[in-house]
Amino acid sequence: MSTFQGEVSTLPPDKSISHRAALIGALAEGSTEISNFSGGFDNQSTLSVLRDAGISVRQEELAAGDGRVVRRVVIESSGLWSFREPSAPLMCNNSGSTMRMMAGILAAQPFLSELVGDASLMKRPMKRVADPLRQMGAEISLSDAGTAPVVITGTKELKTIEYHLPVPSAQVKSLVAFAALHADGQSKIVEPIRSRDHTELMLGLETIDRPDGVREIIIDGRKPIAAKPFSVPADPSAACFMIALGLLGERSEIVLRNVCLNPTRVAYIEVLQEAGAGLGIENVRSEGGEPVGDIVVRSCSGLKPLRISDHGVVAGVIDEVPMLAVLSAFASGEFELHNAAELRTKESDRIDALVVNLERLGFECEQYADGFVVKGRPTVNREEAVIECFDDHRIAMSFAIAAEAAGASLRLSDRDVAGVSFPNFFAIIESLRQ
Ligand SMILES: O=C(O)C1=C[C@@H](OP(=O)(O)O)[C@@H](O)[C@H](O)C1
Ligand SMILES: C=C(OP(=O)(O)O)C(=O)O
Repeated sequence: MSTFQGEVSTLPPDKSISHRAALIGALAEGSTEISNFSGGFDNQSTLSVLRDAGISVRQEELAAGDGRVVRRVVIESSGLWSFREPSAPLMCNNSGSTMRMMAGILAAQPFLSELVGDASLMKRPMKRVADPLRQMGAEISLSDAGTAPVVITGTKELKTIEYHLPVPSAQVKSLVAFAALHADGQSKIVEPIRSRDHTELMLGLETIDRPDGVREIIIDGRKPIAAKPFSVPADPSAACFMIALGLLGERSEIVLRNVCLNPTRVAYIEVLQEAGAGLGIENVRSEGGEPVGDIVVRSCSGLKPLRISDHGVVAGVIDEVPMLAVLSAFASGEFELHNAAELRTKESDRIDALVVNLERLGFECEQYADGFVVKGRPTVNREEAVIECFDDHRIAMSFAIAAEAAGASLRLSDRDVAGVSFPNFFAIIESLRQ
């Protein structure tokens, strides 16, 4: 067991907010300044796609007073229809958010465009993108398997929509909202299960919480969006890895500064606290419409096994499941997940990726369509196991944390994939090691 102690002010800027700040900047009239933009590969893909679609994007690295390097991005646009027909397919690399949210914008542009990605992204479902955009009047073609390339014949005459989200997905919600901003009239999105709400907050959209728990989001189309500055807080999904490091480590105490504490992003903190984790939240304040604060984590010896099945909780912890599963397995020998078939549609089939790798480490698992269970660890694998990362940053980082903290001996098939959302992941671990 290793010990990890110290303060972290260099967690990556939030991936979801960075994507949206850039996309909203491209839709706004004027100059949008984004401070603390993420250097993660996924967010850089959004910038390069915007550039390739005719938007002016400048990015510079500035030295912050405390030794950090902060990215400042400036986007210039003349509003909703500032995009230009790209001369080649737009490469979204590993980023599902980039592909899906850009599709919503491109559906409203009067030209032909094509979105492509790396091997992992080309396997992910895009019918959920095509369905609402076809209803709005755009022509969308996909592969026979319902995957990218997403070929879009956009139209300036998109129709308004009332769209009931068939899956709890903030990407689908956002792409419909971005398209609806261009339609002539009012659109409505109906969201039975809550997903992250950064798009609504950043665009200042009207939301109605019905007594039955369903949320409606109202979008008035063809209203000019005024450019405004954005400042991006640290990514709570990245913080989750360092929290697991602190919980699993011996005599560890880590303070994570300026983390986004939006309630739609930090359900995992509640899940961990209910299981007995020593986690504190301090200095909570509001920055740019998002709650932000510091998280204090201390080693925890008696963490109870995590069992996650409620649909709302699953949606709230969707990106943290890999870390929660590995943490629970290492801390208690057990874990259980249901109602989480969505996890099979991420950068990898995360249910399979977790089970394959946990089994390599000697855990006994059983997977089913919408989840899996870890039943114990009858044979602790003391040989050097190789973790297969499946092109998936969260799989790589989850197992890297468990190995560091629990002293397990394992190698990752691909360390660099962490850079998709967390380029300084290994550097932060080193800075905390005692
Ligand atoms: O909107 C977003 O920024 C995201 C939404 C989630 O995807 P889904 O919308 O597919 O659930 C999440 O998994 C992804 O990491 C980021
Ligand atoms: C699912 C994720 O991202 P995306 O869908 O943007 O590739 C993720 O970061 O876990």
